[in-house]
Amino acid sequence: MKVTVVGAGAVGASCAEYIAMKNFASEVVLLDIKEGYAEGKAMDLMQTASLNGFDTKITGSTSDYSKTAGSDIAVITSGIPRKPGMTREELIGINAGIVKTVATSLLEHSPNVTIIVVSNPMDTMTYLVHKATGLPKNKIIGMGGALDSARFKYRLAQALEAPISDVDGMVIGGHSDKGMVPLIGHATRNSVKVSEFLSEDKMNWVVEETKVGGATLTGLLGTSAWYAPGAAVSGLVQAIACDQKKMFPCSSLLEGEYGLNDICIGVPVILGKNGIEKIVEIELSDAEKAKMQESAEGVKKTNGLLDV
Ligand SMILES: NC(=O)C1=CN([C@@H]2O[C@H](COP(=O)(O)OP(=O)(O)OC[C@H]3O[C@@H](n4cnc5c(N)ncnc54)[C@H](O)[C@@H]3O)[C@@H](O)[C@H]2O)C=CC1
Ligand SMILES: O=C([O-])CC(=O)C(=O)O
Repeated sequence: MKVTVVGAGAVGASCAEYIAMKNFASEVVLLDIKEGYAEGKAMDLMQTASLNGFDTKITGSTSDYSKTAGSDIAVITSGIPRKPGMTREELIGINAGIVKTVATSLLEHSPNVTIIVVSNPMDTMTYLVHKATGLPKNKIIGMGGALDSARFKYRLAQALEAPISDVDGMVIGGHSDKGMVPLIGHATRNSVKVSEFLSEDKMNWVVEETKVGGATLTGLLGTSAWYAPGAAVSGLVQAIACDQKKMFPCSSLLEGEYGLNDICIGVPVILGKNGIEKIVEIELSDAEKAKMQESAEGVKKTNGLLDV
């Protein structure tokens, strides 16, 4: 199993590290445009192999896509991150050009690749990869909901004063400060709805903190987060590489599901060796449906800025 990670920055390196630590891939190629940078990150990571006990071979490449040839899965993390006070949508001007070039270069050397899009604004970048590559829709996956759901569970555990392993919950919708739809009505503590334990105010706090999860970290760090993003990507890569049939909310091209068309947005999907093997349509309340609709309008507005 060969995995390429384009962009050897904070998120790309974290992805490579978590993938290697899980020891399921034979090879990870890191690629960046900064001369020597991906090679340096790869060498540093390889020097953790004997310490951390993995056999995955990590190599680096400066802009040489022939090194990525025959990749089964490629992760696109190249592009700029936001700074405090910015929205993810503001990154489109620079990141769209980068993501389009990277996706077409990947495909030239790996025609059967499955692409996981991370660069922001992620839902729009995922849509752009569809338009730019023409790959079948099961092979293009946007990572956002897996991360947002992890942040949702973190806040749920805090509010419940419970261990994270006790809680379950999912975030669908667009990966944006306003567009996320944390499904608080479906969230549980050991199969019991969290509304049995939490006041309306506490549940609202959980929802609002989840939605601004990325912005909160950007404010604290001066750039956006990388540990949880890298871990979330590694979970998606592993589900595909190991044909796990695991369910994650991912940005997926919709053709009528959830009443939406011609849009990539976060919905629950089953990930296995064929990428997105199924889009799962869950029953939403009227309020949740309205939030999903509003979220989709936001994503479509950003898609409208693309030159496709
Ligand atoms: N979808 C999600 O949940 C998340 C998305 N992100 C997004 O991921 C992206 C990367 O974030 P960071 O790693 O923190 O940024 P970073 O600045 O640390 O790394 C980005 C890397 O991309 C490289 N790059 C730029 N143009 C390139 C090209 N044409 N080809 C190859 N490499 C190129 C840069 O040299 C840099 O090393 C940002 O757009 C950020 O907003 C970050 C966290 C979570
Ligand atoms: O907040 C950002 O800009 C990066 C990101 O998508 C996240 O961490 O959720």
